[in-house]
Amino acid sequence: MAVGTRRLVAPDSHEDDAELSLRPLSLADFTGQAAARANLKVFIEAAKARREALDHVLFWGPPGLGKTTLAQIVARELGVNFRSTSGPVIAKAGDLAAQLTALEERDVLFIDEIHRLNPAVEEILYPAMEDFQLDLIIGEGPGARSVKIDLAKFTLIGATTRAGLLTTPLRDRFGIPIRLDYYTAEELERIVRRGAKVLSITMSGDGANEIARRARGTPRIAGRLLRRVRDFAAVDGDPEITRAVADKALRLLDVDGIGLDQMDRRYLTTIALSFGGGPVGIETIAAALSEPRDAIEDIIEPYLIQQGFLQRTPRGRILTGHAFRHLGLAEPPREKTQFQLFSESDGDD
Ligand SMILES: Nc1ncnc2c1ncn2[C@@H]1O[C@H](COP(=O)(O)OP(=O)(O)OP(=O)(O)O)[C@@H](O)[C@H]1O
Ligand SMILES: [Mg+2]
Repeated sequence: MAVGTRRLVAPDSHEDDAELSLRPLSLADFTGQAAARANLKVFIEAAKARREALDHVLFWGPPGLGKTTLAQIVARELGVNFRSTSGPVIAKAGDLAAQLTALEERDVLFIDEIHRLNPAVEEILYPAMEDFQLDLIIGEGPGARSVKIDLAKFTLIGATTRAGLLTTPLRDRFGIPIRLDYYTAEELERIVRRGAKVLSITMSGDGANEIARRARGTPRIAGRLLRRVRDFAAVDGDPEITRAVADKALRLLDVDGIGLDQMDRRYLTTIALSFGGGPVGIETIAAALSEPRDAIEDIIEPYLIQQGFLQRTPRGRILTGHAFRHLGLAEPPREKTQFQLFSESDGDD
């Protein structure tokens, strides 16, 4: 994924050891997502008290907000095994069957990118989730027969950046759907402070605040910026990361005052200058930026929409006045009525 590999602030899922070391290990240690945490705590305690498997959980939301982290925490808090796989990796129904039959009572099976399961594989998940049974067809042609295999009562935890791409029957089988949202600057500040402690970095309160404000609402980015800022501070011989030290490093990394990076600005500038602020369709934008549509929709747009820079309408993407002001560009005159009429709906995706 081009957007993911090139960008420093890309919230893609590549993990290095440093990122793993920043990963919280318990619900109590997990900052932010208060509603999700409170609900999970109740459901986990109830399941444990009944000695039953937790109902199936679906985590959805933009990359880097903690879906994988929470899945691991759920298994740890339940005191069960955590098995992990991902949608694109499960090629055949048999691969999933092998994973499912290996599960013990109440284990967690985590399927990342669950929206990318192939349909034949998804079919065998339905009875597995609902009745803890596998329906397998053995053989081919007239000699084929179907066999049922009982499975241990397990918990499926699915994660996806795009709940909209899940089929309805699959989505309906998750008893606990949990949406993760971008973190507030205060929450990210706590995450940065904790990260600094884990990595033994000397940092002032305003230094943590500066990194948090510019982390695009995303813990993964906060962790990454923290480590890059530490590198700059080390090379410059700064003993402490203050706001000024952080600011200087973040400027050099091309992360602007509100955390947008080069790619975000290129996206906004393209719509502003090449398409008069929109409306413009996603395919047209993808072609103009030479970036895959998926990456634009998964990584770039959600934050810009949340920040009020962008609207998705049935006629295409439209930049807001806020975006023009941020770019320091004049907003072209537009007939407002139509776009306001449609701006609530989800647009051309
Ligand atoms: N609430 C949190 N507190 C502290 N650190 C966090 C929190 N959430 C996530 N992180 C950090 O951010 C990193 C990314 O989190 P995680 O891998 O769980 O995101 P994700 O939602 O699964 O992303 P993706 O969609 O790319 O798979 C983790 O390694 C962890 O260090
Ligand atoms: Mg993940």
